[in-house]
Amino acid sequence: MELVTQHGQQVLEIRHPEFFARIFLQGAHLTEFAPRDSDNWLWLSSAANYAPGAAIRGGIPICWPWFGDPAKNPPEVADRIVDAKAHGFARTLLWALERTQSSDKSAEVTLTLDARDLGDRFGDWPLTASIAFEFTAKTCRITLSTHNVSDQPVTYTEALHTYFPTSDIHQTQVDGFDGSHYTDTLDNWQDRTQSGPICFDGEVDRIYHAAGDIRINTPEGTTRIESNGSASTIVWNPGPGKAARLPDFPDAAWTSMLCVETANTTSNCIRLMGGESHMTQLVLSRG
Ligand SMILES: O=P(O)(O)OC[C@H]1O[C@H](O)[C@H](O)[C@@H](O)[C@@H]1O
Repeated sequence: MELVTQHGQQVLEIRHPEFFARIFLQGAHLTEFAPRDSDNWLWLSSAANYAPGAAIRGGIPICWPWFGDPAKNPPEVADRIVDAKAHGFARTLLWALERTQSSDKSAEVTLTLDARDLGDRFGDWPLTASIAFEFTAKTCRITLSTHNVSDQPVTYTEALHTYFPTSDIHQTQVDGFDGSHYTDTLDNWQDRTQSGPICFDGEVDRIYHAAGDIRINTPEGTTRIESNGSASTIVWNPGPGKAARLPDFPDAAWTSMLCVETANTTSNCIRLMGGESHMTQLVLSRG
C-alpha cells in the first residue's frame, strides 16, 4: 500500500498480488477495485472532476450524514443541514487514514471522519463515521459505521452511492426487487410497486424501500450486492437528458453505467440515541 499524489489529491493505492484498489482520502472515495486480470468493478467518469472540494463522478461516493436533496429529508435531518448541498459533506471532505493491514489473501483499510471537528459551516452533527474496506481476490466489502457521540438523539440518512459499469444499459437488469415498494422521484415522488426485474430505457431515479440480495445482470455477467443494515436502495441512471446537463459526465455515458446505492433514507432514516452506533455494509462479488 502506498500513499501517492494524483490529480493533486492524496490517494491510497493498494497493489496486492491478487487485486488493485485506489482510495482518495478526500471523501474516503473508492474509485477502483480490480481483481488480478479483471477490469475495474466500478464505473468512473472519464470527465470526473478531481478538484479539492468537488465530488468525484464514479466509484463509491459516501453520501453522509444526509442523502439527496436536503428538502426531501425527514425534518429531524433537514433541520440540522446548514450547507444545503445534495448528498451531505462527507464525500468532499478529507478523511483520516486510521488503519491499514494486509495479508497474502486480503487487505483492509479504515478511514474516519469526525463531524464535530468541522465547525459551524457544516452545522451541529455530533457524529463520527468510519469506513472499513476489505478487499480479497473475489470480494469487496465496505462497512460504514456511524456513532452518535452526544447524549441526545441524532437522525441521519446515508448512501454508499456505487457506480457500476455495463456495456449496454438497454441489456442490463437489476434483480431482487420484485414486489418491492419504491418512490419514483421522476413522477412526483409517487409510491409504486416493482414487478419483475428493473430495466432501463432512459432516466431512472427511484428509492426502493428494500435492500438485501441484489443482482446486476449486464452483457458481461452478474455482479452481486449483499447488504446489511440497509433498508433503502436507490437505483439511478441519468438517461440522455440529465447526462447532457451533468458537467463531469460524457453525454453518451448514460448507456454504460448505472448506480445501485446501499442506503438508509426517507422513512428509513436512522435515529441514533446518545452513544448508539449503526453499521451499513455492502459486499460486492461477481459471477
Ligand atoms: O450529481 P450528484 O449530486 O452526484 O447526484 C447524482 C444522483 O444521485 C442520486 O442517485 C440521486 O437519486 C439522483 O437524483 C442524482 O442525480
